[in-house]
Formats: sequence, C-alpha cells, structure tokens
Amino acid sequence: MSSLFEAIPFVENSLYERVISDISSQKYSIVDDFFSEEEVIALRHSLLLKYEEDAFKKSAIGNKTNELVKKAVRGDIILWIDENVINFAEELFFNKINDLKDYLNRTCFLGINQKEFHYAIYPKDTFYKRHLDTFQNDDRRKLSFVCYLNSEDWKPENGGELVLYLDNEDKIIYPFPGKVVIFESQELEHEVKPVNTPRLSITGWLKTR
Ligand SMILES: O=C(O)CCC(=O)C(=O)O
Ligand SMILES: [Fe+2]
Repeated sequence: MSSLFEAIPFVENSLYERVISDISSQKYSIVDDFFSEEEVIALRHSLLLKYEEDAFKKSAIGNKTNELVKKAVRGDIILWIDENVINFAEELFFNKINDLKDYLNRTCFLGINQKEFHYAIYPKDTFYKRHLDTFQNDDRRKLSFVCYLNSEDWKPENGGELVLYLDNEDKIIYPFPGKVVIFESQELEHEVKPVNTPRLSITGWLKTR
C-alpha cells in the first residue's frame, strides 16, 4: 500500500538544501551562478529594452514621500514585472524562482504564496541607504531575493556593493552577473553603496498572504 508521501515524487536538490541551511544558520545565502551567462544576457536585454521604451518610473518609498527625501535614501529606477505578461527571458526567470519557492514551501513549510519582483537600475552616483525590506504594518515579506544583471566585465571598482549588516561583521557582496543573494527580509538590514557605473538587477520578495 502506498502512502501519501510516496505518491508525491520528491527529488532532493543539493543547491536548494545549501540555500536553506545557509539561511537557517546565517539569515542569508549567496549563489554565484544561480543564472547562467545566457540567462543573464537575455534578462539584461529585456531590462534595457524596457528602459529604452521609457517604461521605467522613479522608485517610491512606501507610499507617499517627497521626491527630495526619496533621492536622499535611494536613487534606483524600478519597473515591476507582471508575471501574467512576461517575455521569454522573464519566463526563464520565473521558472527558476517558482521551482525554488515550491521547494522551500515543501521542505520548510514557509507558506509562501505571493511574490513581487522588479527590475532596478542604479544610475551613476546613486545608492540605497541602510534599510530593512519591510514596510510598517506589513510583515508579509519573508525572503528578499536579488539577482545581478551586470555585464561580464563588471569590476569591484564600479561600486554598488550590497552590504548586509550582520551581528558580528558587515558582509560585502559585489554585484557580479548571475549572482543571487537571498536573505530574511525582516531580519537583515542592508545597504547599496554608491555606484559609479550603471548597475542592473532584479529584486523581489517571497511573501505570505
Ligand atoms: O540591489 C541590491 O543589492 C539590494 C536592493 C535592495 O536592497 C532593495 O531593493 O530593497
Ligand atoms: Fe532592500
């Protein structure tokens, strides 16, 4: 007689297991090549195309804040991605995200049933000051997810490091292409250091309802 668990095939994924153990021990995980070079090229092309189409709008903090205050805190330009209207590159992206989300839900019982993702461009001389990815009165964001879409020749001197503020050290992460950083949204304060070359990424959140 087969039990319920035998009826649902489960294949252990060593990369996802590493991500889970990293997050449970240190609240963040870094995967250097979560996306392949080809996938990064396709996603970067998609981002730049939308940027050229002038679809971007200035990012907003929370709901309503004045423009000067916003610029003093963050200077990125963002474009939300609607998963119902996606191109080929974005489909590749969401296939991987959904696979990871399903694995997390199955193994960690996180109850993630919502997500939101946006493209981001940090123009020269912009940054995002130290912050936490949760809004007041809204604790639905569980995991923050950042994926870098810079070109292969990205150099540390270009700036734009992500700094995670941990208890005993500051973890400095360079935004090399294909790299993904996942961290606990409600736990880790972080910052994007000023960039001196435009910096491209996709940022998003896995959320509970
Ligand atoms: O781009 C990054 O490295 C982090 C972005 C970020 O902190 C945010 O959008 O909330
Ligand atoms: Fe953030």
